[in-house]
Amino acid sequence: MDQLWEILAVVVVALLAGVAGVVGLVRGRSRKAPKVPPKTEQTPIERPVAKKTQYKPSSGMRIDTSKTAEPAPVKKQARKPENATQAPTATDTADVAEPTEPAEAAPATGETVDEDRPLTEAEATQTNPFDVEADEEAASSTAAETRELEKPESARGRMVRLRERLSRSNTALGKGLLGLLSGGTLDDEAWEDVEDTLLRADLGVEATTEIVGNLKKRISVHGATDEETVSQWLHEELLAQVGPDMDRRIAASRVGDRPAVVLVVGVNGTGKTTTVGKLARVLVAEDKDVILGAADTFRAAAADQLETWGGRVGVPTVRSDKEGADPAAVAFDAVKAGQEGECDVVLIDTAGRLHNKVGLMDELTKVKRVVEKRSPIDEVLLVLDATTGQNGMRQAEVFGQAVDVTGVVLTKLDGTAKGGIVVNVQRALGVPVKLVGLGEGPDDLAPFDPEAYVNAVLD
Ligand SMILES: Nc1nc2c(ncn2[C@@H]2O[C@H](COP(=O)(O)OP(=O)(O)OP(=O)(O)O)[C@@H](O)[C@H]2O)c(=O)[nH]1
Repeated sequence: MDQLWEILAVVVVALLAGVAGVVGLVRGRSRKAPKVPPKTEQTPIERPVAKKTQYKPSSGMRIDTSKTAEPAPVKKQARKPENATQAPTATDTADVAEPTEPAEAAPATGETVDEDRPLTEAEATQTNPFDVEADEEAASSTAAETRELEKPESARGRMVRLRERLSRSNTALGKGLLGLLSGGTLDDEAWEDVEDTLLRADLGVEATTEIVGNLKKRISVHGATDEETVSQWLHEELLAQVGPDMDRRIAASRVGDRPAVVLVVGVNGTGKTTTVGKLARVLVAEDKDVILGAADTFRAAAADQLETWGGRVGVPTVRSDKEGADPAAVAFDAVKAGQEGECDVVLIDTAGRLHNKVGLMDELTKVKRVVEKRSPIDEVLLVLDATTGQNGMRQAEVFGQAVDVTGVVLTKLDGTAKGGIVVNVQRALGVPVKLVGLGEGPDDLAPFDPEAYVNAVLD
């Protein structure tokens, strides 16, 4: 019995020891494994960041703040043809007194024109898409209160001022030639130098060869090489190359009972939009009623730029607010507005840059065809940058093939000694240089005057 109690006591003690051991083990574990991880250096938490938009407003971009929740006040249309049945185009939706039938065929500004269909009767007589009178009324009560219109310089005055600028950039040509020609004996080397000087001034090979040939002949016949005589001969030869008898008038007066239509073309950056703006000023100075068409819908800011030019001298601009709108439709609407507003001249700015050259030429020919459904085009002015040399000559040829260029505007002649391009481009295209750009100022565009030009170059 005593033995049995001893065995029982040993078992109980062993059990108690086991339980105590298990409890100790559990406690120990829980101390060793903390629930919160030890604070090490914290890794930054990556949050998905909203991707920033790449939108950057261009410097010429205009934010239209005129849109309100209220319907726009309805303006009375000033001159509405009695038989007008078409809805107004996009340019004049705020100008309509009462709703009209929706247009079926009218090319709203910015909408694509199906140029292959003939004009409907309604289209030919449709409502004025750009109400010049209403616009003038509005302008006089708002803009004119705060801003006075500028008075552009007359064409006569600017020629005198700009002659000096042309002379400054081209003196090297005149001085160089005179120096060479009146320097005594003219051997082959000296004649080569004369040729090089003329070629460097971008006169082109043909004109250079002719000038040199004629001068050689004169010198051998008369034997004179004094500066005064040579200067006179050079003047005559250059003038003959420039073509003093070419018709350099701009078609900017009404033709019968319609305005003249002028299309302005050229590659981007040559100064097209600027030229349209400057030309509008020249014409305003001559008391012409001008309207502008912003058919450069490829570059968003071009229409704003043109509108600003026009606004400064009180000339309205027909434009589309849709980027990439159909330029032919805008041009068509501008001509229609010019006709209905009884303007003297419609000036249409076109795009100079497209995805490729073929696209640009196709677009231009389309603009031309669509405009011609409404009115003949009286003038196609090609704007060329005088500083681009042979590149400009190639552009002239490409444009010449696509549209019937009737005149050239040579811009940036103030910044180049390559005044000879006047001769070169006239030969290549067979049309006269009609205007020259001689600076960035608003009145730095002048009619091209061959005599003044040659004087400036040889002064
Ligand atoms: N020095 C000088 N700069 C000129 C003359 N004509 C234009 N420019 C400048 O040339 C730049 C381009 O003129 P734009 O009228 O915008 O050229 P654009 O051909 O309409 O160009 P896109 O609209 O891009 O097709 C502007 O900075 C003008 O001020 C000029 O006769 N002399």
